[in-house]
Amino acid sequence: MITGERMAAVDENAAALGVPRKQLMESSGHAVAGAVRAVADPGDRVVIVAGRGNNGGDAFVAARFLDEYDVTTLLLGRANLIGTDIARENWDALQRADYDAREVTDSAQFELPDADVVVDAMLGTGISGDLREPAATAAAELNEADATVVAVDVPSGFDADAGDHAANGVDADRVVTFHDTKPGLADLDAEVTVADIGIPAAAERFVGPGDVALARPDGRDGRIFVIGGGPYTGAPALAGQAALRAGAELSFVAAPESVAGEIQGYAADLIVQPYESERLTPEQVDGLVDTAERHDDIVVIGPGLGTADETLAAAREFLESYTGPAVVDADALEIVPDIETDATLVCTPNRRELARMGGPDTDSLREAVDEIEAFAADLDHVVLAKGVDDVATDGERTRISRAGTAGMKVGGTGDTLAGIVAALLEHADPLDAAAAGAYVNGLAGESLAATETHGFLASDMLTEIPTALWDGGESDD
Ligand SMILES: NC(=O)C1=CN([C@@H]2O[C@H](COP(=O)(O)OP(=O)(O)OC[C@H]3O[C@@H](n4cnc5c(N)ncnc54)[C@H](O)[C@@H]3O)[C@@H](O)[C@H]2O)[C@@H](O)CC1
Ligand SMILES: [K+]
Repeated sequence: MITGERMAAVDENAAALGVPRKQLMESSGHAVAGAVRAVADPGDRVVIVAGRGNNGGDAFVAARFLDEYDVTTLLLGRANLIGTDIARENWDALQRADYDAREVTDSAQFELPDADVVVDAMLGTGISGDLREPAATAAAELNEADATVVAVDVPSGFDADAGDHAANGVDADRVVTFHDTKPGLADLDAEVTVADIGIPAAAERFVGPGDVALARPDGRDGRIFVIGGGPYTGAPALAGQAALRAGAELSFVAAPESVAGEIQGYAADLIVQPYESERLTPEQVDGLVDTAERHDDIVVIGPGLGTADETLAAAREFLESYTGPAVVDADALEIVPDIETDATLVCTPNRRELARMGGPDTDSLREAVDEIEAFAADLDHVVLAKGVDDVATDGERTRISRAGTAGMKVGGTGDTLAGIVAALLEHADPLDAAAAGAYVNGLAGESLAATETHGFLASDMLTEIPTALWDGGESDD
């Protein structure tokens, strides 16, 4: 099962792997033609009703594979308003090759010709809400017609993310959906087939630009609350700054007053909130939980906290009473396996921390993917295991990020990662945030390595994060 939103991400990843959308559209159209052939008799009249998105584009391709039938293609709207280049190219091909393909520019004039089979290619996964004109009139006619209705991908009006159906959507007899079934299709009174359109498995398995697009914030939003510092001061500062670079609006750092000034000294952009102590202790917990929950903060707990018994006890108490989202990193990780919490955690262990938590101890995370997935399932939290390849898993779904460079072995790159993931958690689901965060952090390192071959620092990566997040993930397709 895949949502329409995730499908768009996987398709962008496929393009980055060298399988562009136009190729997928060709396969989709071929599959649609197969579904038509399954219900039509030779010489039957087939009417394609197409919209101006890629759903329509799939059907323009299908028309070329249906020469043995009497096919008419109706485009709802003007051809110059076709939304994508690939759909337009396939429309143009129909025109040049003399297919019967016409524009319907006035919904009042829409009249469905007599047909044995109607292909519903008005709207696919790009829809929101009830059908607007001219699709609404066309859908009503399709639903009245005495023809077999074959829907492309989803019946027009169907929300492939939520599985809901617009009140005025198309009632299809058959649905040919692409790559994987969509939520809610099984509940329809229609025969659904899934067509393999040649998306490489790697487009789902490996994190790519589509994952970044899915997790990317639109603008500035979110308050990050880093609980860190004590024996170390750089780590919480890096995490807080990375979150700002990844779109967070405000980054707070709660730290012992003995080091608060030092942390503030690293970055004017952080809001440092000192507490009276040398290190984190259970006494601070109620206040920290209250602050985080009152402001709907996204917490990063761990960077630079150290491993004093009372600090770990405090981290434990914090996570046991906090109920929001949190990235758990560094010293705070070892307590996670024995706590009960209602918080939504993304745990970001490196090799040593993963082993200490009870996960596999290995140099090749990629070879241990199944074990890491089982470990996350057991833990019941998202795990982002950091290594040469990073593995993000929620125990059921697993993605591997291959981005990054050897220079990132330097200290501090895990702190930037924690901050990026926290910022993405504001809008993205925890697994999506973890996967995209790992990739963006890796791209930031790669872009720095392009100019500073040796000896770059995690703090130098901070300025690379925005490009990695907003431009670096784009494919050329
Ligand atoms: N993502 C993928 O991997 C692939 C997608 N393909 C096809 O592309 C489709 C998605 O294409 P698009 O994203 O272009 O979206 P659609 O073809 O679903 O159309 C989106 C258009 O519909 C309009 N629209 C949205 N809500 C509406 C409403 N309530 N009433 C009337 N019009 C409305 C929007 O203005 C937008 O221009 C898929 O369903 C599938 O058929 C295939 O070509 C192959 C691969
Ligand atoms: K459709």
